[in-house]
Amino acid sequence: MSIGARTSVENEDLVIHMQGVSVRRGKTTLVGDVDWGVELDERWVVLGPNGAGKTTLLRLASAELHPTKGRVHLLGERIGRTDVFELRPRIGLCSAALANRVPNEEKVVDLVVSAGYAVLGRWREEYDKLDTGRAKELLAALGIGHLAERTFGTLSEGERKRTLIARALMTDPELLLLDEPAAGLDLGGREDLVARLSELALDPDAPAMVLVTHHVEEIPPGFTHVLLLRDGGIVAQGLLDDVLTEENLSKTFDQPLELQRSGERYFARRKQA
Ligand SMILES: Nc1ncnc2c1ncn2[C@@H]1O[C@H](COP(=O)(O)OP(=O)(O)OP(=O)(O)O)[C@@H](O)[C@H]1O
Repeated sequence: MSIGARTSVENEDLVIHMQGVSVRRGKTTLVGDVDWGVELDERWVVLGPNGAGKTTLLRLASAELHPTKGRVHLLGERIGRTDVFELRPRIGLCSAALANRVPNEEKVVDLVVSAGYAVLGRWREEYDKLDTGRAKELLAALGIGHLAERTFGTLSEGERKRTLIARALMTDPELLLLDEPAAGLDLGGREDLVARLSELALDPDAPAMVLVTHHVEEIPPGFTHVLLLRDGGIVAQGLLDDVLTEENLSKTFDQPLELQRSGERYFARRKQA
């Protein structure tokens, strides 16, 4: 039994509500028996080792995947009983899988604007001036306003990540999902992204957020909750301050870990013998 699970009846205030959710492929359980609820003003980190099931959980939360068992409600809509094409524009998603599908020649501002059409590569559409203005504002807020006219293929990894976050925010989503946004970034790039995500997390008008990561160092200040995942099951979940402990982290990564907190940031390493 995980700590702090919201197992109660359907709650319409929850942006994500999973009840007894499992995803199986053949004999393999990708995630098993998950109970999880995310409220509109919460910012969650999903933390766990490679293969723990984090991406699977995020694919459930983005209506990309149906559970094998259990119930998933997103923004009050039951998956399996709602039109996912209407639901998806209300959810902003930033993932490596999405980045890989962007054509290199796509112009940055067009990539952001086209989010409203929930398609990639349809940049020849006549976009409204208002949409283009909003896209440029979002790029500027993420510190890459000067790259609006560049093509995606010419951007650095960090610039690509920020472009995709701007794109995910373009539809003014009620839920923002970030799958390993700092993966592949150098130290400066990571720190810059963590600072931008922290600003977003602390903005009361920002959507509910879920950030998937392997590293406690990537948790932006302002994030409120954590879900620790291992082998497809929840080790613990709840308020970051209560749940992100050495004991829980060691259980999650299956080795003795030392956890330090410095201000609002976390650092971890293996315990010295
Ligand atoms: N179609 C599938 N059939 C069988 N096993 C699968 C399938 N898809 C994923 N898996 C397995 O399910 C587990 C969870 O995968 P998932 O991608 O959700 O993990 P993750 O925590 O995101 O991993 P990483 O941090 O390495 O990206 C992994 O062990 C993976 O090999």
